[in-house]
Amino acid sequence: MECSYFGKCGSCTLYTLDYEAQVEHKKAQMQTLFKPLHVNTFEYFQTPSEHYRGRSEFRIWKEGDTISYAMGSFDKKGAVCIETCPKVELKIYTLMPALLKQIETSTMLREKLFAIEFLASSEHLLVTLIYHKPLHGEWDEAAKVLEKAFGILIIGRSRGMKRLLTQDFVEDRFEIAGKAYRYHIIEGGFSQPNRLMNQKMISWVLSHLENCEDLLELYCGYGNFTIPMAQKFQKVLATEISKTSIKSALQNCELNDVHNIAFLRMSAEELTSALKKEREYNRLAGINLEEYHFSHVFVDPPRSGMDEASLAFISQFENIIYISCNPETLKRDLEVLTKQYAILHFALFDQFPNTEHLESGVILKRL
Ligand SMILES: C[S@@+](CC[C@H](N)C(=O)[O-])C[C@H]1O[C@@H](n2cnc3c(N)ncnc32)[C@H](O)[C@@H]1O
Repeated sequence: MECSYFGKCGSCTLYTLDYEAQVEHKKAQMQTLFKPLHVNTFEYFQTPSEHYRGRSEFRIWKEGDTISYAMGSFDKKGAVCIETCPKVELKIYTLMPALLKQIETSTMLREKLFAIEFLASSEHLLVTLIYHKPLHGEWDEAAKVLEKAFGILIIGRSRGMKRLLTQDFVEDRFEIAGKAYRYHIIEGGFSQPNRLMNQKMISWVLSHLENCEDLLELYCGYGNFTIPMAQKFQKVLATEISKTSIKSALQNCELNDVHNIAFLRMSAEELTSALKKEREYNRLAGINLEEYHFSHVFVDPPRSGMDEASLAFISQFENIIYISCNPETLKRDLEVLTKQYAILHFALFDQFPNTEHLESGVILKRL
């Protein structure tokens, strides 16, 4: 699909390469980066190169009575005004221009709106209207018009305060290896942006799980990997920093009738430090850790990768599965881990075609 904003908005830097050339380019980049760790071959998972993003945020640009989505830098000279973006899922792509037109007809929405977020799932499209000013009831009427016109879920957010017009979560449903999964993803928590690639990542992880006892997971989000993985383990202990994500994760266990996972809301750093102190080890948030025999650790940290103490802590277990959205911090962490672990499998998941970004999955076994 032609994108008339290419070269102006600053995104999609690989847009002029055809998809096969992009794949070769990304593989070559990874080969160079991981050569010092003696990794030369990667499994590569591809995805359609347009309409792949189910989660996106756009700033709003106002010019008199006209409003647009602003990309790039936001000063008056730099902003690139767009109507829609070929990266986003088709239902967001078609909604974007029509939504703007409708917003233009409401003085209240037009004047106070700062940004718009979209969150798509197999079942729903949730639109979050973000304002500069605290929200009271005054936007409800205008927002109801949008909800009715487009059949979308809609909420307002301003300075950490949410105002719900509908529900604040989307439900996502998919099947992996003939098994159906249902998730509630609450607005404000993390979710993988490319839903198709997310399913491929879960499926890849499941295909490498065998001889499993108990699982320790750090950075578990709303239970995206946790719930499918739980069927392969006796018990799972999963931790995550975000309160919103833990709330989703607990709902998702009920929805999927999964009962062998204990969730802890704490940072990886807090968990590691608590587990290192033997006295605290046995009474962490009421969970008796002596009952766990972790054969596997699963980590999916943010772009910054793992902190030193958590990395040292996970290095005592037999098997590590590391999912990463940042090759640079993955390399840094693997430099430490490969002193004691062999890399058995290394996969690349092309979550973001037309851009330089790449997701990785690495399976490690203790030497
Ligand atoms: C890349 S996401 C992965 C989430 C989940 N695995 C998924 O696929 O949806 C990273 C997660 O780590 C959480 N997080 C960020 N910093 C953290 C920390 N220091 N300790 C624990 N969790 C953290 C974020 O809230 C986010 O849910």
